[in-house]
Amino acid sequence: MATFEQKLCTRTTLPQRIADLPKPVVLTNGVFDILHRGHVTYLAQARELGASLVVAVNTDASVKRLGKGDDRPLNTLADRMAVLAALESVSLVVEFDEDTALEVVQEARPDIYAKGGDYVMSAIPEGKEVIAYGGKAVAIDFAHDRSTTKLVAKIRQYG
Ligand SMILES: Nc1ncnc2c1ncn2[C@@H]1O[C@H](COP(=O)(O)OP(=O)(O)OP(=O)(O)O)[C@@H](O)[C@H]1O
Ligand SMILES: O=P(O)(O)O[C@@H]1O[C@H]([C@H](O)CO)[C@@H](O)[C@H](O)[C@@H]1O
Repeated sequence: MATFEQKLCTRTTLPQRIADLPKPVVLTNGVFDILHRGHVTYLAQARELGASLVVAVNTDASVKRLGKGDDRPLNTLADRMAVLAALESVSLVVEFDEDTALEVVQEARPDIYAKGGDYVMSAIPEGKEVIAYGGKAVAIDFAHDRSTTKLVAKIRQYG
């Protein structure tokens, strides 16, 4: 097993694994189906908001309920988590099967919660929760106009 896979974490061990991380801890969540320059730039920026970055990843069943498309996710949860774990900016990777990462935020109680600029923190359950307990919720503006959906369309057009 590659060393980076030691960053893979279960929900039950998440609180203890987080307790062992350098503080402040940043948490984000997402699907991260086909990783692109927007994702890795945003994850590096999220990591720079604190001293550690935890990424919560939607299970395949959770993605199906998000309505991104019947063909999504293209990459399995295991593959999406491994690719994220390989990033230098990422400290821990955990899965979640719920519709939102609210419960993960409640279990992890990160000091900082981050999403890309396509979200408004006061409008999403995770952001509201972190703000309610006195943490910071940060929406990071896109530095690169990329999306998995656009990449999939491009591949299908030239495939
Ligand atoms: N171009 C981008 N720049 C910065 N952050 C991004 C960008 N695209 C997505 N993000 C952020 O990355 C996280 C994962 O998003 P997601 O996996 O939905 O990416 P996506 O490329 O938009 O996928 P899809 O096209 O399937 O919706 C979210 O927090 C989102 O805000
Ligand atoms: O990769 P996405 O689509 O940006 O990630 C989603 O984020 C949602 C957000 O946290 C608002 O709740 C979340 O609900 C959803 O489960 C995906 O993680």
